[in-house]
Amino acid sequence: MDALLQIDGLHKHFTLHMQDSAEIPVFSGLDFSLMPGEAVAITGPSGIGKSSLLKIVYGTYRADSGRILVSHEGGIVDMASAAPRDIIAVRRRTIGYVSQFLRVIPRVPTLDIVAEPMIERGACEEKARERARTLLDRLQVPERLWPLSPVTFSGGEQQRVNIARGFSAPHPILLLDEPTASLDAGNRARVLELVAEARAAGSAILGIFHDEADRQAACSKSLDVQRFAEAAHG
Ligand SMILES: Nc1ncnc2c1ncn2[C@@H]1O[C@H](COP(=O)(O)OP(=O)(O)OP(=O)(O)O)[C@@H](O)[C@H]1O
Repeated sequence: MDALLQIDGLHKHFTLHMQDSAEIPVFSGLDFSLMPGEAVAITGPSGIGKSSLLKIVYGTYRADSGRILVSHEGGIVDMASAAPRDIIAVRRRTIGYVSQFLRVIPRVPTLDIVAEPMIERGACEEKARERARTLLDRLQVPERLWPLSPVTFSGGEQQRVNIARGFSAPHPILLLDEPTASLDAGNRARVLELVAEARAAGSAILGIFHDEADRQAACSKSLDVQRFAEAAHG
């Protein structure tokens, strides 16, 4: 497989068990591939399934059918059928994910939150902390906040900590869910720089960018999920 990620015939619906088992179709027959160094924007109207697609690729949501083949450490893992321990291994080494919101763990300092993915991958603590400091500094998270848990941080501060964590360890595939939302122009530009650096280092990006200019700046291609959503709605 030349692609880092290849999706074949993906089908997904949700069943709302608490609401008379109402069925929510999301996509049908979604095929897609992502090559090294490529940056692809997922596009389509609100509620069409963009975030769901990222969560399916990351193994958070299960697909109903189809394959999600990921090139992982010289082999291939199908995220649609992988065992939980394989999903964890792929997340550690191959797929990074910057969600819309930081999952805040009380009492864990910001610096450790950012350094953790690098330490998990075997970096020495001092090097990991050094890179964490550089990223937090670049994203203008004030140094006085680094020893504190982000529990009390503003939305924009938490998002920047989340981005620093997401970009700390190099991942062949990076999934970005609206990484520039709620940031000011300067910080949006810094995030776009990090995206460009990750691409230049060979990572492939699959992302959702609410802002058209950010999308154009970050991505070379787009994946419009609307027609796969229409196929699911019949
Ligand atoms: N965990 C879930 N359980 C049930 N339905 C869900 C779940 N997650 C998403 N959905 C539904 O799937 C559809 C797609 O949602 P999703 O969040 O993927 O859309 P989106 O394109 O990312 O939207 P937006 O641009 O507004 O963020 C929506 O109808 C949503 O209600």
